Amino acid sequence: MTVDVEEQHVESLSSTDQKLCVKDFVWAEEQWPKINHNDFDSGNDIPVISLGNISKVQKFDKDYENACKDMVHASGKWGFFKLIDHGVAPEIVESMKTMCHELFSLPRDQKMKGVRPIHLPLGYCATNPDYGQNLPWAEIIQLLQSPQQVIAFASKIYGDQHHPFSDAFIAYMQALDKLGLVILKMLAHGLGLENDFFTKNCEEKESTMIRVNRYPPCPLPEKCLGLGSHSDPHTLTILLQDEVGGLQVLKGDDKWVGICPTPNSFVINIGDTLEAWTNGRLKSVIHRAVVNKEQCRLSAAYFISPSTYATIDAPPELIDPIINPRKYVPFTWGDFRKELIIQKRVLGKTALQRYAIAP
Ligand SMILES: O=C(O)CCC(=O)C(=O)O
Ligand SMILES: [Fe+2]
Repeated sequence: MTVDVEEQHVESLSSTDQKLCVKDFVWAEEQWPKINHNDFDSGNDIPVISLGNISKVQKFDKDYENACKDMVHASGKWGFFKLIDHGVAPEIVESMKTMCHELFSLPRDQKMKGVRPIHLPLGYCATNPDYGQNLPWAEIIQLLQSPQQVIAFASKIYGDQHHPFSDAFIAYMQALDKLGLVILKMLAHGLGLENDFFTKNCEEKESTMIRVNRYPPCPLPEKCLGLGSHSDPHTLTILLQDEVGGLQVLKGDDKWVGICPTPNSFVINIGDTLEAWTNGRLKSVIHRAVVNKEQCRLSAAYFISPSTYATIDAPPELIDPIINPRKYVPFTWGDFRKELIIQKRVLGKTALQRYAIAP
């Protein structure tokens, strides 16, 4: 007798007190993905930007100017671009990936030692309904950019054998932090602002964080989602995706485009806060992760946050009272973050709406 696929037990995403079946992961029909994880339209992929010719000692030469302009253009049109020749050592990326796979492959009881508390989205978790009521087909590790926190988390799981995980994770976060500052400076420069316009407001790391997603193979990918459609609330996301596709970006109002994995690249996307900060010049675009029947997929999103007291206030250079009036009232990142924690993240892109000024 064949069991209906929706009735199948989902061992990998259940916990001891929560036995889940495939049907528990089925989303509302309007969310069902119409394109597969490996549907890529080559004429429609996001722009690729290389940092290969950008000097380590900051030099404002032609290559630098061009790369800054390209970043601003891609971020205004797509909200997304791929970054290659980014300078993060491949060994750092590989060890982080290996350590995450190793952790996700541990027996459930051992992973649950690092489980996230109910009211704080930090730690390990399977089936985290961050977005609305629906369960994502994913296991997640979410941690702050804080070596102490990484060590505390890894120690809960591995005891005094935590070093391979925590060393790899901390090295990765530090490398991405540096890269994030480079990108934020380039965006500021490309927008005609002081280079440190954003970075001087991102010095504290207290809410910069990483979210590692592992999406197991799914028997019903046409009705489930690894991560529902959302925009990222922070300034900038540096996303690592492995060679299995699944990231899809909304183009216009209703066209989903699959982002083809490119070896040794990062996908960069603009978050809500940077959209407000640039008065809408850079776009925070809705995206999602779809799953597939055969392959496990790993992605890691590094979210760069402003300091708690930084005021997100669009600069006069990006406002024109007649043709481009101010779109958002100024707010502090701390207030926005508080709202996000209370209300959780929302499906689609509505988090920023609370600060929008009616046209
Ligand atoms: O898995 C992906 O490619 C997307 C992940 C993502 O958008 C997120 O974690 O915010
Ligand atoms: Fe995201």
